[in-house]
Amino acid sequence: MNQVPFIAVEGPIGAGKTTLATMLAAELNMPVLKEIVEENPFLDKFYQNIDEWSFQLEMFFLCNRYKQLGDTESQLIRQGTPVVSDYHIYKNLIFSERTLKGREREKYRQIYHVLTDDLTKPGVIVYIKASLETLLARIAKRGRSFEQAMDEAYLQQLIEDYESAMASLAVTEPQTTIITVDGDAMDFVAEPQHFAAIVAQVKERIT
Ligand SMILES: Nc1ncnc2c1ncn2[C@@H]1O[C@H](COP(=O)(O)OP(=O)(O)OP(=O)(O)O)[C@@H](O)[C@H]1O
Ligand SMILES: Nc1nc(=O)c2ncn([C@H]3C[C@H](O)[C@@H](CO)O3)c2[nH]1
Repeated sequence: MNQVPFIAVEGPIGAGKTTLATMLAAELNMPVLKEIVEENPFLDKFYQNIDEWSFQLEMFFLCNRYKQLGDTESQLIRQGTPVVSDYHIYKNLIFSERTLKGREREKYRQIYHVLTDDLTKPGVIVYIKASLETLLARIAKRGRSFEQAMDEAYLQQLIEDYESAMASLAVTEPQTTIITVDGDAMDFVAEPQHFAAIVAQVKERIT
């Protein structure tokens, strides 16, 4: 992996990425990089009409993440500071391949590669996989109003898209370690030993 540890927590919507990334950062004494959600002007509209708003939303996420990761690279990673992030830039492709169509999808793909190919990527991905039932329960518990009308088929599709994406990353980027956490069976919030097991796996890859 990279000399300076860079860990991304990934998984479908509501899997617990921000929760686990925050816990890992505290445990490993690293800064945490979090996605900004509340200031996103398109999410609300997107969930009401995906076809109408997907290009604006995907571009917004891409530009924000590009800026945030560029700053992280220059201000932290290149200065020798390890980082835990609650996302990996690759999620832009996972979502956009599902939400965009035709020429917009093709244009987005090109822009994605231009912006991100030379970014420093995480050496470790902690991938939280979870069932539709678990994700729906967590999304309901968190209670963001714009997510409550989310189509179950969209979420189920994303679960499958994440599975394929992680399997293909394992082949195309064998230098990246993927640690898979069973989010249905492992409750890292309520069970300290479950969290400790995840920490042990991460430590093994970064030391
Ligand atoms: N292991 C867990 N057990 C129970 N509740 C959890 C667990 N992990 C997260 N939660 C709760 O589930 C909700 C979603 O968690 P969180 O916001 O961390 O998910 P996320 O993957 O970052 O979501 P998003 O994809 O929207 O960014 C929160 O209310 C959080 O407190
Ligand atoms: N379409 C789309 N593309 C993305 O890159 C993306 N990243 C996150 N999200 C959605 C999931 C949560 O509702 C909310 C917070 O993660 O934003 C996304 N939606």
